[in-house]
Amino acid sequence: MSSFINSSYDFIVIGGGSAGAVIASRLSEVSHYQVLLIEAGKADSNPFIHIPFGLAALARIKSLNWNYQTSQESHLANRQLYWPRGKVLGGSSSVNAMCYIRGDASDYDEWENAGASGWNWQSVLPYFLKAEGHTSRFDSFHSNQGPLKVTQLTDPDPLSDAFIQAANKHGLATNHDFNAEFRDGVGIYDVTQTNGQRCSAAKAYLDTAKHRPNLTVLCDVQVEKLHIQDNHVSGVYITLNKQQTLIRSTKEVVLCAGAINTPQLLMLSGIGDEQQLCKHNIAPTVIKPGVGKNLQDHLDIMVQSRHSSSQGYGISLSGIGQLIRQSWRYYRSRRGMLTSNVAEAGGFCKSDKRQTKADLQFHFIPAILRDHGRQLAFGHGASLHVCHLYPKSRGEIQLQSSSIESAPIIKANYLAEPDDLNVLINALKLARQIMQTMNYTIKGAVEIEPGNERISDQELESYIRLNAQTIYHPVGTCKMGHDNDEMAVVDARLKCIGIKGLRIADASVMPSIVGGNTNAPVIMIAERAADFIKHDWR
Ligand SMILES: Cc1cc2nc3c(=O)[nH]c(=O)nc-3n(C[C@H](O)[C@H](O)[C@H](O)COP(=O)(O)OP(=O)(O)OC[C@H]3O[C@@H](n4cnc5c(N)ncnc54)[C@H](O)[C@@H]3O)c2cc1C
Repeated sequence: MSSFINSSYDFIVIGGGSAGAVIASRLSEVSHYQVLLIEAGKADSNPFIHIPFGLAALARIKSLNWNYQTSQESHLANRQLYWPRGKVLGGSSSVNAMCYIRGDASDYDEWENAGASGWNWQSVLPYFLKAEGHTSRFDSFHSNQGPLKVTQLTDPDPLSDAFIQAANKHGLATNHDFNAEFRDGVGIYDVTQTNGQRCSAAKAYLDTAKHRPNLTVLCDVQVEKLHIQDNHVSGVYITLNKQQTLIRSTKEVVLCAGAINTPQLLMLSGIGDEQQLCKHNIAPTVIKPGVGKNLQDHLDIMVQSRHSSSQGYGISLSGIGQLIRQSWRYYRSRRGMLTSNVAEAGGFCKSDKRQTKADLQFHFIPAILRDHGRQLAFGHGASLHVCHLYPKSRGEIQLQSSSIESAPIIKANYLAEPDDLNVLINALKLARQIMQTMNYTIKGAVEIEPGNERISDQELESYIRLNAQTIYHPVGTCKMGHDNDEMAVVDARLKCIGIKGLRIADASVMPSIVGGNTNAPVIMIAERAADFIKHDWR
């Protein structure tokens, strides 16, 4: 990794997150390419990133996060929802919950049907395998060769097993591998970890690549705008030593700033919806009405119980004793509680029998969680999250101003479609039944959320509107599609339509949200993008 900055590079990758880390690493495998990776956040030196259980503290470390808020959500009692996003090398993969999930095979077939030619399941599976380095699974669905280390959790809490047994009693079978032929059922999640430590995209892809002389990684520097000349992106503007500086690209700029910042940067550079650009006096370069539109996310609701026993993870005298003992164990053997990704167990099922595939996902946490972990919660208990995987509602990213300094406006528009509410009400009822069954087996367990006073559909609806939160999977704001689809922003080779020299590869290019967590799918997209680029510049 060179720290000296040249005035031009073959490739400039914007954003060192799940996608950007992969692309910078893969492109720098070609020794005659000069590659620059620019990341707005700092290097990933904070130990809470690397110790998996540090996740419990990460939510309170503001400096590693963009700390976004949505606008007032009109279908969620006008609440502004907290949207964390990693602002650090590794991006959101450095602050996420490490669950390794690909989604359903049919999700990708639907991408292809929606215009993303060549992105069906059979075409994307080889790229999941190229990325994956599983420590214990090796079959037609898994590889042990890739840089992204995936493992089975070594020491999940017994409460996670209690959740699985309770869900079994409600007809959800145990699934030992959600990333094989069948996604349905409940079980312990595989996690992106190596030797008891988080395996972020930065750890997986940049640890080895950073020693290459042809890769420069620039942290703590925000790209402000793309340089566009004659309908060709040929550089980026950054501030170095308090001076705006143009760094040129001789081949391509690859935009990997994530589902919120990628459309923001495009619009600031004059690529976007005409009205948005005019509103902020930005001269339009390419009119692209789809930029920032098609925003999709998984909305989540939670059932929570408090226990008089000290099972699970909790803030109490016995909990502190456990933490001390477990820290020593982790230090000696990289085992035990500190390897937990907190959201240890979960699974997939249908919200009602008429669904063609599982449209709900559970995340079980053997602890009481408040406000995304930003508030300390004393005592012991458990939280069962359930989210809707295929919402019909669509939101939008807009500009707040013409400056990179202003956070973009996030209009998630959750529950705009009434069907989305009905699914979540069914989801909440099922989650509650599972938790009640589990609570019978635990000393002094009582439901605290939604609580005994909320029983009827109307009361559950109100609970959802007042309490639903993101489970952190925004996608779709620069969707991939046919050249003739007015709302498509990139084509099937991830080239920005209507302008040369620019590719986009991150969560923003998904035509529709996948039925599961989004880190592995983004890494798959990035692996494929790197292959496209290498092929096109052979
Ligand atoms: C709290 C949380 C928990 C999650 N849990 C899971 C999970 O358990 N499993 C899972 O699969 N997924 C999970 N996700 C989702 C998953 O991590 C993301 O979908 C994925 O990381 C997105 O990848 P990306 O490359 O699109 O964006 P990011 O990884 O967010 O990367 C974008 C990068 O671009 C940088 N950037 C932005 N603007 C600029 C600019 N102007 N100049 C330079 N750099 C810029 C950012 O700082 C960031 O590093 C979670 C996400 C969060 C936030």
